[in-house]
Amino acid sequence: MTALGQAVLTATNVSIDYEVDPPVQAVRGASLTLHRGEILGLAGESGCGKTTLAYGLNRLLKAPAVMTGGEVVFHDASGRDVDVVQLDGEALRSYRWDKVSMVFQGSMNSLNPVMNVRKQLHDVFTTHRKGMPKADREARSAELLSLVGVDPARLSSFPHELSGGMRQRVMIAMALALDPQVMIMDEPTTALDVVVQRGIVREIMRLRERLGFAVIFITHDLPLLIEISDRIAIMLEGEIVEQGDAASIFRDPRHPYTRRLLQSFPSLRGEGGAFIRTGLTGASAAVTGPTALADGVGGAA
Ligand SMILES: Nc1ncnc2c1ncn2[C@@H]1O[C@H](COP(=O)(O)OP(=O)(O)OP(=O)(O)O)[C@@H](O)[C@H]1O
Repeated sequence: MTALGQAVLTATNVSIDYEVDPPVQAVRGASLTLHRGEILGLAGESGCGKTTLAYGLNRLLKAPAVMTGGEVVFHDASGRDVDVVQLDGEALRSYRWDKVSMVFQGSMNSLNPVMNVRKQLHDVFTTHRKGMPKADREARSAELLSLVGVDPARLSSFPHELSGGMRQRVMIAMALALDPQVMIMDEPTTALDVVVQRGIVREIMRLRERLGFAVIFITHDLPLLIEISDRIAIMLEGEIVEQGDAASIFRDPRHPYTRRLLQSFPSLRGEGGAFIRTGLTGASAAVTGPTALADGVGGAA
């Protein structure tokens, strides 16, 4: 296994309930560690609590959701440990976009339809980087679009003038705007067709290599996760039942549920059961074989 960086985010025994009648224990004693620069895949079937946990990590829970227990600590690059559960006011606002940003499920539809892309990107800076000169906002906005593979001429476009894939790239650009140390991506490509999906996943890998942020990548698409993640956490009914490096999860799954999940994706195994992986991330040198993303594994779900 490759050497892991320092921890950047640690969750310990996190429990989250929806206080409805009857109450739903959506997350139960979940613990995970995200290391600097790594991609941690969070997999599990629909309703197992992935999104709820992600919202908890980013302090985005709203009633009736309540974090009933546990600890979330952000280990800032400055060396300071931040108790995320206790944050409020300005500190919470800055944590949420500056330190840890999130790309939401279906977020490409959350761009404001009556504002062009320029205004929406500039707004991030007018809110979070007060005093940033307009020329710098413009330059940074154009740079961000280029980073995610969108022509900066699109700054003048309105959301309806962009394809779904482009809109999602714009959302990723917004999440990158303040140079976060962690990006939480909740099914960032699920609503897109497979070819566009692959393009965007490649882009995320490339950006991660270049900018060095860590990613929690949430999806029920285990083949995709095995391909792109350094480590994987498997969630079942609110609990993280297994966590390990991607190759071990694939080769030697410990939990019966992980085995069942793997078996439900026969496309994961090439001839002779070889572990198929593209090497997109440059992680896990142990893995060779045909390119899974190119062969359609990434779009198998
Ligand atoms: N607002 C809510 N009120 C009550 N229960 C909720 C609410 N939101 C989610 N839940 C329940 O919490 C559990 C976890 O849901 P969550 O959306 O976190 O799962 P998920 O793994 O992200 O699913 P998906 O992949 O479908 O998004 C589910 O049982 C869900 O029905």
